[in-house]
Amino acid sequence: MSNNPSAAAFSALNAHKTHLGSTHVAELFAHNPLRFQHFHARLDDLLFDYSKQRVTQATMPLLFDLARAADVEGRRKALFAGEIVNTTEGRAAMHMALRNMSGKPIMIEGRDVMGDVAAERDKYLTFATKVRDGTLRGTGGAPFTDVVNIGIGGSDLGPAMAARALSPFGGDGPRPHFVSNVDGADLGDTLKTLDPARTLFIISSKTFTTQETMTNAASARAFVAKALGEAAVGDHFAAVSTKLDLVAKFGIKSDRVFGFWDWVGGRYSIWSAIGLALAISIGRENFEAFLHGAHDVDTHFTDAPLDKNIPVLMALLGVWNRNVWFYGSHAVIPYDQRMGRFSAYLQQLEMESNGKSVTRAGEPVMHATAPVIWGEPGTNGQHAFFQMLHQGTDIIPIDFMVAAEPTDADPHHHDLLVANCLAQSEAMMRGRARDEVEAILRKQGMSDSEITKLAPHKVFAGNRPSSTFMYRRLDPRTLGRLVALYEHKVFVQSVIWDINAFDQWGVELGKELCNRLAPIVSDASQPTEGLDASTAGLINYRRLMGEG
Ligand SMILES: O=P(O)(O)OC[C@H]1O[C@](O)(CO)[C@@H](O)[C@@H]1O
Repeated sequence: MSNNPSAAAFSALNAHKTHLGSTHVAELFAHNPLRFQHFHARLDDLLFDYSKQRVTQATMPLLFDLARAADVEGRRKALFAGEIVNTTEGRAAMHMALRNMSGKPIMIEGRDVMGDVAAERDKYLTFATKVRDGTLRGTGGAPFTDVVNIGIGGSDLGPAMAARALSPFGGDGPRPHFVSNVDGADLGDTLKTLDPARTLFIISSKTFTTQETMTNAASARAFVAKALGEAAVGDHFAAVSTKLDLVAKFGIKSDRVFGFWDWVGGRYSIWSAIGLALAISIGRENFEAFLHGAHDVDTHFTDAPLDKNIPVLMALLGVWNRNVWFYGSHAVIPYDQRMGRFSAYLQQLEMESNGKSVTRAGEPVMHATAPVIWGEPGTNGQHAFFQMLHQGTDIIPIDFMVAAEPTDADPHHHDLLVANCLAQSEAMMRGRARDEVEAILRKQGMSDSEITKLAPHKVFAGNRPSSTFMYRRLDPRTLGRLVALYEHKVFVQSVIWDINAFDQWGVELGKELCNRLAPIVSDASQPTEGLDASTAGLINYRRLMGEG
């Protein structure tokens, strides 16, 4: 008998799955007219409908038992109390302090951090306002028309995703750009479009050592120095980091350096000064509304009972799909073109946090952890990969999301967008059975032999699970809520899987090997002996091409 406290809860879920067998969700809807009422939760205008998941009223209590067995509530308390939940790095994970708008203290290691948080926030938001209103200008006196954030991972994806999602809220502020890849094409293509005299660069890096960011920062610095002179660098650069000593060495003026703290993980840092490019893009008030949205979710997460707690429900449904039904991937499909980077953002949030194989104690995990997260906005995805979602051999749970009203787009287009979103989730759930297909084909005048040939291709099994988020419109507050919901979902899943969601050792080996290979790659006289045959073969092949 296992001494894992969750084992009994998992066994009960597996037995329940057997009992459910091939029960079709469409039948559950047919038998229960209140199914929508039973399986949705709300946070003000934000609705989370999970009635199209493969669950019954018997499933949810078993999932709540699992949450209790894993001590989700106790671990949530420890998280919010600023305990060292990131044990391998000896840190708290207190990004919630950055959006704590309650006026209440938040203690980390025995100290209220709210004074420091508010002071730093005021510093970078004041800077953002001065860039937006033209008080701060470039060396030659021109206002900044363009702001380039140079960062990668958590120092890029959050502000890049949100600046795009919230672009209608920017007014006539400077245009935001995001450069992340060490591929020189990323910086090069961006610089081609910019006037150095009107461009502000923000170097965003928690550690201020990340190869990609430091390489791009040095090239951007050279670009400014070449165009405007070395003395101009100070006026055209700002930085965000926890390593203020390293920033000082780079030569950025101290009043343009914005800090944050070790207890903010990179992929949870959008709420800190890492959001500076976003704040410049959408303005102080909108940025604060974004923080308020996330704070609403923190309060909801700590206060709402498990059965009404949206991040808990998201997490438990994810565990049900991942560990009981064995679905290995999870699609996120926002019906919002401006949410085009949302799934990329969630890839880091979910997969860097929960893509782990050992428990907090370093033992092999008992269950599969993070699924593959991916997605594209609807309706585009419908004309690309939805074929596979509807009729492929793998079942892929989906999160749909859509605003009730457009932010600024044509209402007729928006009606069609909403109709598409609802139609897709309905089709995934209902499917179309063989007899229905045959009846349709017969009505179209097909012969029996034609029907026999074509019908199998037109059958949809349905029973493909999805949840749908609907909110009034995609504004800063809504986006803040959505991001924070996923953050807490990830935390709850990490508790159930008993893994540390806040470290990322899996990114280190590649970085280390790259540092070893970089001199061999760039200097053809360096020997390739000692490398594995494939790596050596590829380096030598490239060298040959260089000669040819
Ligand atoms: O902000 P930094 O220190 O440059 O790190 C960037 C990213 O690199 C990682 O450490 C690993 O890829 C991420 O966790 C982080 O968000």
